[in-house]
Amino acid sequence: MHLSGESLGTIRSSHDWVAGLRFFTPLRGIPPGAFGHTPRGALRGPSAGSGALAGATFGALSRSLRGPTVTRGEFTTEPGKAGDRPNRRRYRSLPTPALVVELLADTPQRSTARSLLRLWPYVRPVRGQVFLAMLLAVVASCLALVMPLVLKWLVDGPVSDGNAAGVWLGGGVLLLLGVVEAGIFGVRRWLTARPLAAVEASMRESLHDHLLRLPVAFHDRWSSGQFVSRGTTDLASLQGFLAVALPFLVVNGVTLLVGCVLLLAQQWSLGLVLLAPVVPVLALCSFLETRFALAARQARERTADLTTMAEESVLGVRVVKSFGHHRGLTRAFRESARRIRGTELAKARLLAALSTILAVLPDASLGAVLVLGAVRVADGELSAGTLLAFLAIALELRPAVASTGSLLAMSSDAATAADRYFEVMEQPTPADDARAHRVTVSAGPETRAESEAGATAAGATAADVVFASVEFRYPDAPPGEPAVLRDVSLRIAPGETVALVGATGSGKSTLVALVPRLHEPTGGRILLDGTDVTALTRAELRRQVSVAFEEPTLFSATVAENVLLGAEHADEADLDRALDIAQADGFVRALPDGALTHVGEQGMSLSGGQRQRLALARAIVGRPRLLVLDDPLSALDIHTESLVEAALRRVLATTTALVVAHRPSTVLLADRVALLSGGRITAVGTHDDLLRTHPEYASLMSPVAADGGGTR
Ligand SMILES: Nc1ncnc2c1ncn2[C@@H]1O[C@H](COP(=O)(O)OP(=O)(O)OP(=O)(O)O)[C@@H](O)[C@H]1O
Repeated sequence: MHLSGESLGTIRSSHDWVAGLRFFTPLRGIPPGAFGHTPRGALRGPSAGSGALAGATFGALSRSLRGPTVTRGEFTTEPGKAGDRPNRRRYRSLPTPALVVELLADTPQRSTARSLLRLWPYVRPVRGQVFLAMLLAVVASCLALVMPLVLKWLVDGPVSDGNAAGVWLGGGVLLLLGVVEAGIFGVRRWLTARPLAAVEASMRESLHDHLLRLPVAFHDRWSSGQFVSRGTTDLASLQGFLAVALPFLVVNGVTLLVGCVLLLAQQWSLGLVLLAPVVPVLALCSFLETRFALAARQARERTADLTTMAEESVLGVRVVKSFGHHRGLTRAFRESARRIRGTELAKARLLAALSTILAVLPDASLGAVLVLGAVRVADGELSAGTLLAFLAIALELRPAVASTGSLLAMSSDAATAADRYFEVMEQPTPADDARAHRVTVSAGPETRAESEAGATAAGATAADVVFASVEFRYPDAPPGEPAVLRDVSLRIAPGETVALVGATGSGKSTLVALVPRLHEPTGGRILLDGTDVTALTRAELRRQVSVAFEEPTLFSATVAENVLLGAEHADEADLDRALDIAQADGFVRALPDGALTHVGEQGMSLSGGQRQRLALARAIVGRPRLLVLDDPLSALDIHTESLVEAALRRVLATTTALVVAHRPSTVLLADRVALLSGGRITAVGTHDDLLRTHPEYASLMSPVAADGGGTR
């Protein structure tokens, strides 16, 4: 298969957004298309949420793919662009054959027709054009069947009578029929091209939209290659089915039916001889089609695995090169490619058997008809014109029979693609429209006092956050393993900044990820101003909470677009303010197009520290009521870090914040520190108090521990 540059652009875009899911999944809520895609040279606000940008970008790319850019042939990739650099996506474990077996076992056994019928909701809007195109194709095929009858009239009439005018008339009618048939086929193609491309584009957009809505836990389990192959090759296969296999199966069916009636009407005994192989052919086709469907499914899963492997190799090329791991990866890739070749060969063998059956048995019966017909013409029982017409009709039907093998194979492939597509589409997305209900939480006198103080200091804008006996266990955690978080209770008063400190792997990132609902707590509740966050719609939550993750994910967009993802109504002044606080204004100004410079795939044209500052700017640009920062300054040098911290203090004074911190300098941004240990908050206090009273905290904050004790 050849993928055009545009197709690959779509794949890259898809990678970007899927890779950045942790950033924007919980913050979705703006319908795709709402984002004013900022053109170069014209920054405009308001802008919309990241999901909208994802939808708009992907939608545009998807629409640009409506043309027939995916064709059969070899798989090529366009040369890397300047500025494209490997990204630092988290490694997923390589897919195993066991996964393939599991997927195959999980696939519900549906007939090809039932699988393909599921496409109806997408085809429905263009059903008029599709049915009209099919009707035209049927008419064109029937016209082709009329030609032998004109031929019969020509041979038995004007030719045998020596009527020159009749011969000219017959020839003219045949020519006219041929031209009309060709014209109708041309119109049919023109009629279907646009609506079917729209079907593919809308399916691709729906898939992408659904992927962004699926919970992060789902993305943790599925490899990216599965999504890429479902969004590209599977959809191309479905488009091929709708554009070619479906109309021609219908046309062939009608042609064969009409042809059989004509054959039986011409000469029923010869007709029966010709139709004798129908039953065994149908039985053999059904048998082979079932096997082909299984091989098609296996081929698709293996191709998806290969895509994941190729993606990981390319994204991790620095590690591969640094560790000289390319031989090992090449071996694994070769093995995976060999498995695909095996499956493709199995498919080819089945298709060859199908095609042979569909060619040999009908040809054998045609040969028998020819001999029997010739004998009957010689005996004077049959006119030469009738035999000629009979054979001409039979030969007209031959391509319809012969092509049915490939069309069935295409349909089987498309049914597999449809199953794989709906496998993702049927994954439930978290309910988002829960009615917010207020939950009253009793706060102790001390926290209430703090709360009032915070409200005074920060005004009405800062949020009140409570973690109430929060428990969390990852869905794929082995049974019996203790939950990552157990009975975590903490209150952050409005305007207060709390630093979350704990050893590596203690669950800090997991805890902060629960706030924007990347994961749902398996026990307890998180309350925002007394309301359980699970009762807030994601759009509401997005308006109030902003997050900067440890891994600063940027998208293939401009600096401005990346930063403005963090706010619906932010304008240029907000952008400047956010860049200024994050100490990003200097380097952004130095970029070729300033804030309108494209940062490349996953922002890899920037340094780690620059990406981190843009991620911080994105978190603060919308002036959130609750700011969640997961070790946001880890990639900065000491000088830049202190400048960012000084500016950040101004922001923290007006908002509630939860900051994961590994270094004393970051901890000092906070009013209080919470120590996370063994899945629980084991101590809360000021930095100085905890240093004095809590040995574990003191050890975590000491340079010795940072060097050798497993903490930073
Ligand atoms: N997606 C996941 N599925 C299963 N387990 C996970 C997943 N993500 C993290 N974990 C496990 O949860 C635990 C807590 O991880 P987490 O990333 O929250 O720690 P952390 O305190 O933020 O670590 P660090 O300071 O190194 O960033 C770890 O044992 C980790 O292996």
